[in-house]
Amino acid sequence: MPHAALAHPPRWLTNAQLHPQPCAGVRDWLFNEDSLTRRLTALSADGFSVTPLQEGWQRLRADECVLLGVADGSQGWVREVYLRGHEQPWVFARSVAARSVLEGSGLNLAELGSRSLGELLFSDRAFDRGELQACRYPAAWLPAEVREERLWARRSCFSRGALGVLVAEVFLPAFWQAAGIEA
Ligand SMILES: C=C(O[C@@H]1C=C(C(=O)O)C=C[C@H]1O)C(=O)O
Repeated sequence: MPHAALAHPPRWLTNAQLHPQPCAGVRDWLFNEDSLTRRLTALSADGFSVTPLQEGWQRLRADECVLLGVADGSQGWVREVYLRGHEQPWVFARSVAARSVLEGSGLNLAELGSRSLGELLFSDRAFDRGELQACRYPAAWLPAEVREERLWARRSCFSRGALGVLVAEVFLPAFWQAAGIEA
């Protein structure tokens, strides 16, 4: 989804920077470092699936370029998916990596399809996960059918040498309902 130029780009904050703190249930899902795929698989009693929405080379957003350490306006591979529980979209996820380091890295995100990126990132012990950050996600960056203001999102960067894969996950209202948490 081409990025909408925002008047106020999101402020991504660490757990320690987040004030006021959200409730314990929300904080656990925002900052737990286990694979979200594994946790959603458990929560859905194996009713988990991944639906690619759009993938391809795009101009990365300013906050993505800053985190990945590439020049503003750099090209990168963008993968946007729904993580579903019992076919319901529970999480909108956007994963990006800069073209300059992805090409030649041996990591082929285009081949993933409906397999979880997490299975790849957590199975390859060469990837290190950076610190998790959270924000209220800009509604303009969401697909129209799930667009809402102030949805909780988190992001972290999985690094392997010079390669960084920035994964952002936006928790949708249907997820909080399934988890029994008032977000
Ligand atoms: C990083 C993970 O991979 C998940 C899978 C994704 C995908 O397939 O595009 C995107 C976001 C992640 O939640 C994980 O499971 O923790």
